[in-house]
Amino acid sequence: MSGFLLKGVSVVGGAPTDLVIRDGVISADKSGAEVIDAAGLVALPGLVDLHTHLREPGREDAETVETGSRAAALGGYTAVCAMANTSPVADTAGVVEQVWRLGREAGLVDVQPIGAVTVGLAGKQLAEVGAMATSAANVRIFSDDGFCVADPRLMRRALEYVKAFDGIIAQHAEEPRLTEGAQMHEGEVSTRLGLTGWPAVAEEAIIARDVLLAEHVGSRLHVCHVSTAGSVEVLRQAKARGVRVTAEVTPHHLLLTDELAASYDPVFKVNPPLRTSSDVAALREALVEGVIDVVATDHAPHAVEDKECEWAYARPGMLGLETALSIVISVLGERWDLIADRMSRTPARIAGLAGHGTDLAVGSPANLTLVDPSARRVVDPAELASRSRNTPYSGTTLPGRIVATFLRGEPTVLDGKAVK
Ligand SMILES: NC(=O)N[C@@H](CC(=O)O)C(=O)O
Repeated sequence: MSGFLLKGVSVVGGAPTDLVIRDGVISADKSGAEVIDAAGLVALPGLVDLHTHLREPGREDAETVETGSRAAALGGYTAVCAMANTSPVADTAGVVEQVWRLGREAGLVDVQPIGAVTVGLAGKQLAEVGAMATSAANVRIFSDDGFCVADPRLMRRALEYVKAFDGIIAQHAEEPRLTEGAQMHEGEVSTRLGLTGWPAVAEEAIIARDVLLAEHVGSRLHVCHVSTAGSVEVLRQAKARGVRVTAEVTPHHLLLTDELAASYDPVFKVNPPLRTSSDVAALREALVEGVIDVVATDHAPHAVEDKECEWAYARPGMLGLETALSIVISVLGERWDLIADRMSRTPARIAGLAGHGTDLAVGSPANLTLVDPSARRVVDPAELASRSRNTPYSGTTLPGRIVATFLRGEPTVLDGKAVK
């Protein structure tokens, strides 16, 4: 027996066909392959996440590269970009190589480390960007995510520095002077609840500044977790002018609103905060139009003691990898080509991940996921592969189920279960 034959599968929503996976690639040779009845199932190029927090090194009680990789595979991902806000921070060649090596050892998804922009994410001096770029981890995206690169001179320097190798600065857009003590979106609900607000303009002002800086330098900017209608307008104008900017939206910002903070349940505390229903509508439209390029999870696992406490003391962040595709299906419907584009092809292209996000044609690397769109599941935090439990969807019924995921032809998930 060698390889797999996905019988009657719909490739990205197309008419039923047979797809053979053999020797790491999509093949035309059906002989001796193990047959998987894939009638009614949809094959997508393996999902690619530009924004994952894996917490290793430093907070292995919340997630490890291995547990996060397993969560990713179960969510249909074949590659994830690991954020730099670990402990120690991924601001040296040594740390990014460690994360990259742990990813290879786990062998469940390709783990591409993101490097910090500034030493210790402190926003004072540039990190060893060149050393990380030329390390074995081959870092191309740099981000202080969790913190904004607030100093405009440093942001300009960073953009200039990465231009030499066509790298990207991924900005966490949050003007810190406008969000001191902020607990949730600034608006009607924050006033009612008496919680300090995080105004939309704190995000929009940084994006406006940074698209101008990126235009001035001629460098590539990526905007993390866009959350407001105003940000969409800034991006729309910048793209129309030809600025080299890309942007992501999280599944939760496409679905959830600030009204959920009224529960005072910290599972809904996230940075940037959940916004209003008109922001949600603008983000959905922008994603469909392509003003927002990709869906990225901002998977942010947190230990119980950091989440199950008073709202003000809870860490911001929610799990994302194991529910992202279901949320996107519930938001966009079964628009498979659009989903493949926003969750696989475009993020793979932005991150420069060769072999990911490619068409499932004969000869292509077999990085793919198999989805049952007719399945429904009730989210049970206890069943998640992530080491943390902070999903906002506990008890919610979601559409779609990942049946199998293949990384270079090897199954990482079969029958909805992790293979290792
Ligand atoms: N997105 C989040 O709410 N949390 C992120 C960092 C951050 O952006 O604050 C985390 O690392 O937990």
